[in-house]
Amino acid sequence: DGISCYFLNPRRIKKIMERQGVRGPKPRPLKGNILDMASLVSQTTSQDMKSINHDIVGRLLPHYVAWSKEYGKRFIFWNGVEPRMCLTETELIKDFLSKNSTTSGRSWQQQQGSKHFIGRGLLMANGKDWYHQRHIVAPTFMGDKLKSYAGYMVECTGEVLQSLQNAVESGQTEFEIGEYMTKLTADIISRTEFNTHYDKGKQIFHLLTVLQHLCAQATRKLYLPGSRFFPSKYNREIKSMKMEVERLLMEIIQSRKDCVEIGRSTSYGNDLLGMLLDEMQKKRESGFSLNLQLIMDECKTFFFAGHETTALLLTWAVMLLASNISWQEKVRTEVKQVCNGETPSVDHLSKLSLLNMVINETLRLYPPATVLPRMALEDIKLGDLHIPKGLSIWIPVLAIHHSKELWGEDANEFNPERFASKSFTSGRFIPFAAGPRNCVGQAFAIMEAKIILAMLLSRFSFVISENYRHAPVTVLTIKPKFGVQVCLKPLN
Ligand code: HEM
Repeated sequence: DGISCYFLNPRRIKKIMERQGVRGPKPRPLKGNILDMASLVSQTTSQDMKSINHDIVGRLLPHYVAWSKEYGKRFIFWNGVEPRMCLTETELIKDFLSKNSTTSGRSWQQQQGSKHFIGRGLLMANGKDWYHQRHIVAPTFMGDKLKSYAGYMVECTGEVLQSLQNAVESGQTEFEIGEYMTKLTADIISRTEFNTHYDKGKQIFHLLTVLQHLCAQATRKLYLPGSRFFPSKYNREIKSMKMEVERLLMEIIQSRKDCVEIGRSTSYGNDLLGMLLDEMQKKRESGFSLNLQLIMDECKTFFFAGHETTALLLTWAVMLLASNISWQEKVRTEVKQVCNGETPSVDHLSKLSLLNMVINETLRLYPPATVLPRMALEDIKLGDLHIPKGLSIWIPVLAIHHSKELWGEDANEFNPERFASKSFTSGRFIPFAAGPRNCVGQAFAIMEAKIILAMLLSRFSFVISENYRHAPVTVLTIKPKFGVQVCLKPLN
């Protein structure tokens, strides 16, 4: 299986795609085009940008720019031994994402690389497993359940704003807002997942962050990712840390189960974990079983998938509002009118349409997930194309969001007004992907972003600091290389 995965299949895939007119840069043995990509990116990102502008595709995806110039809208390249076909035609993207939620999914490489920290939770599952898990998880992010998390968000935001206020009162004026947002979204997901076991949750997630870096470091040492090949020094540390994380998670889950079993309580709790256990119980009654390992993997997955992405959305939104004062004031006025001095409630949120436009425009210019890779798990028909099993479809979200062809001449400008009418066709705005396998936490993330920004705007006014260096970089997500420094002024 390993051999065919690495050597035979790719050659066949290359031939099949060449016959359909899809070509691309010549791959090197094992490394594919990874070195070309790395050297291009290291050139384009070696310096800060000259001004705060959003023309960042050439900087962050220089290989995409070069290859699409040379080979057209569809081209094939090699991420190591994994062949990827770039897909930019919006009709095909829509078609692909709406129809192939079980016939495409995570590659073997992706699953191996994340096995030790998020395991086989929803994000990494494929096919039937994915389908069952999605039906258990999705209800915990919808309707009244979703609304019930708003209180946790308001509480955590209040605490962080208070700490900013205290710092301002003791004389600090400049803040790196990214740090605060990262801490805040981590607090919120810990609180939402584990309400009464909140502190233990924070401890778990701290360990998980360390574990994530260890796994990334271990993979970077090799062109063939996968735990089996990790150097043993990493392997031991990774394994013991994983065990510690799971021991702590099991303690929480067990204590919830005990409470129900001895009859002290009828539900597993009013948090995400409780809802997940309730859903699992319902499914069990209809004959389906979900094991505890999977529950732990889902808990880890929500943290991993939901906290950094949301923190980045917020950090870029603050950067954009701090350098576009007229929009900052417009949104603040809206928040004042709608919330009338109260802390934002779920009912307020749907009325904050300017804020919603700013959030969308932020997600368009700085989509936290810059690319979407999905591997064909079966042969797939896509428009005029035949996609063979084993080929990954690679959707360059960032490039699509900045395309002048799709968005007009001002594609690289911050102009939330473009979201005033809802007529943006799907396929060109895909920060959360689309179709049945889109982001399950999308509504959660938007609710969280609105609450945090509304509360921040009502408490402080802010401008971008002279010390801010505009230097977006991508790893998997788009980050400000040196953070986002803003000067805060309390409002009355
Ligand atoms: C601004 C914030 C967020 C962004 C931009 C974002 C983006 C995305 C994207 C693009 C995907 C699809 C990935 C792919 O198929 O390759 C995804 C999937 C997912 N996201 Fe999010 N996400 C955000 C917040 C969250 C939050 C808050 C949670 C949970 C608390 C979450 C949980 C998930 C999960 C579990 C999946 C996998 C869904 C599946 O495969 O069925 N995300 N997200």
